[in-house]
Amino acid sequence: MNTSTKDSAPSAAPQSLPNVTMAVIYHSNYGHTKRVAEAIVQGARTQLPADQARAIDVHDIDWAFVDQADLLVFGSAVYMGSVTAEFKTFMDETSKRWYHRKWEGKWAAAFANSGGLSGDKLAVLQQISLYAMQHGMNWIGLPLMPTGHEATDLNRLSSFLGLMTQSLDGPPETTPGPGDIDTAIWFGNHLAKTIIKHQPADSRP
Ligand SMILES: Cc1cc2nc3c(=O)[nH]c(=O)nc-3n(C[C@H](O)[C@H](O)[C@H](O)COP(=O)(O)O)c2cc1C
Repeated sequence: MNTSTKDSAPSAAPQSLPNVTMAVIYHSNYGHTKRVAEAIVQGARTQLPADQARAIDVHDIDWAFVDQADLLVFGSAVYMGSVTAEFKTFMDETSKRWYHRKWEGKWAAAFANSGGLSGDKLAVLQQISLYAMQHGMNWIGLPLMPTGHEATDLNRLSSFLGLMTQSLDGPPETTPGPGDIDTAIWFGNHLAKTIIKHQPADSRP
């Protein structure tokens, strides 16, 4: 083993990194909800190493990563005032985990993207929060006062249960707009800071 100061100094840094992980599980048909999921991860990665905050498509779930994660963030496009059928299939696939209380005590949060300004996104956040409560999880909301209601404003849709974003008919690179994406980044940063703050003492670095 090389014990020189020069070589050992960098390896000391990871020791002080937070020992918590989060998965952002989403369903997106056309990429807009995926864009929001990635912005949440971007915000989380200002607090956590990249491999400790990941966006996960419902069609390609890494169950091992999800089961060990401290926080699960659930996000869906809104279809007819509900999560999409694909997201509901994911929810139903977790019924054995619900029965065995596998996720009890984990943190949970949610986001919803849709075309309408309201679009009944609240119904989706409520649906997901009830799902998280069924699992015995602990909810984290979006404690961010709106800066206004223009396209560049933070939390412009004034949602506190979770994150709401709105996409128009356009490429995911341009819609949801800058305020919604910045709010998603803020949310990811806030979520990561929350789970770091409440990290169990026995897993602290
Ligand atoms: C079948 C269907 C139902 C929809 N229902 C709603 C709705 O209830 N409210 C709304 O605002 N938008 C609704 N939309 C628009 C979608 O929410 C929007 O296209 C979606 O969020 C885009 O996200 P994605 O690119 O991640 O798929 C609906 C779209 C489809 C195809």
